[in-house]
Amino acid sequence: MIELKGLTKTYGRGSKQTTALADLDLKIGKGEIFGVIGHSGAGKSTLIRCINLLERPTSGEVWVDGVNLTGLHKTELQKQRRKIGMIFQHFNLLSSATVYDNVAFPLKLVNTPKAEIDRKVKEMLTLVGLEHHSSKYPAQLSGGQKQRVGIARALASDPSVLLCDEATSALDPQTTASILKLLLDINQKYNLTIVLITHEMHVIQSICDQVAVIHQGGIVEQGPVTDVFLKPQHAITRDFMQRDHESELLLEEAAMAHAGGTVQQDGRSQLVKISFLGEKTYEAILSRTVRQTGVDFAILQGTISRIKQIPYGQLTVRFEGDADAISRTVQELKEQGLDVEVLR
Ligand SMILES: Nc1ncnc2c1ncn2[C@@H]1O[C@H](COP(=O)(O)OP(=O)(O)OP(=O)(O)O)[C@@H](O)[C@H]1O
Repeated sequence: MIELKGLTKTYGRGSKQTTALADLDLKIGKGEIFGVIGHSGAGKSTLIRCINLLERPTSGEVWVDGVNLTGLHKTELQKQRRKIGMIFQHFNLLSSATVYDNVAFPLKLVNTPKAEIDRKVKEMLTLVGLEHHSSKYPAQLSGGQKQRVGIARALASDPSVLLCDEATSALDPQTTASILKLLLDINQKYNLTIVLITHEMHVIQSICDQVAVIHQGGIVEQGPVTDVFLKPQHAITRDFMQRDHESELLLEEAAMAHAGGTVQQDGRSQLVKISFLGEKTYEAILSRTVRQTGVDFAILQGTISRIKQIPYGQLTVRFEGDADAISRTVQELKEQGLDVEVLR
């Protein structure tokens, strides 16, 4: 539904030239919540602004709903752009207009009949929970409420795509959670495709189906969030996953402290990372398995959380026991559908 083909964007000229996007390809499916994560300067804003041609790519094509936007003339492009809503980090509301008029603005621009505007604005304000704030001005609203106005305005034209440019970066954690929940509800209610850019992994974890990691203007890793989250391949992705450096250090300490490493060499101790996904998170697979194989284990690190609505767990444990029994344990856990990575 969205396809970027060989997208390149350079700013400036000569020695001052910066390549923000370098021959980037990306496909985003209908109804997906697709997150793009990257560090500052990676090219996220340029990428999202190229999808509605707020930024003109230097070369490459942008396809949305089967239409090559890069090949369109101005009036036709304006028409196609109405299918693509956008919300911004700093909301971009008209400060001199009421909440109602902010949401009505894109509809007035295309001469929508007054009664239709009224119906649509009321519907959108109810959707975002601001039906009782329609005569207020942006300055009288909290950050979360301002973003809700932004969402209502973006959805007023019935778009098929919503672009979110760091939409929660200016908000506190609780407000961020409520805006993300609203985006998820909207995605499910209207089957709206949502593309969001962020530098925060927890945003991706909360609502995205798919994620792409952008670095120096290119995609370095991409896939379902469950895959990328549990088994990050690229160093940049792993960097985003290192949520807790302190616990990594503790893990290192715990591994080192165990008999100075000598037990490891004769195969009586092994450090493994076990990942559980979905219903398996709640099953007693580990305890059942070690009871059968006679292996002991110490838990060195653990997380249980959710990726979107899917529960997952990740445990780092040290198995102790006979070398054969340990390898049988690892094998058995894999056969039970767990992901087991032998660390050392
Ligand atoms: N208008 C511009 N003129 C010149 N260079 C630009 C312009 N906009 C972006 N760049 C450069 O392009 C590169 C990518 O910038 P971009 O804003 O897309 O990255 P980003 O990942 O969104 O970063 P941030 O998270 O800091 O917003 C950077 O090197 C940036 O300095």
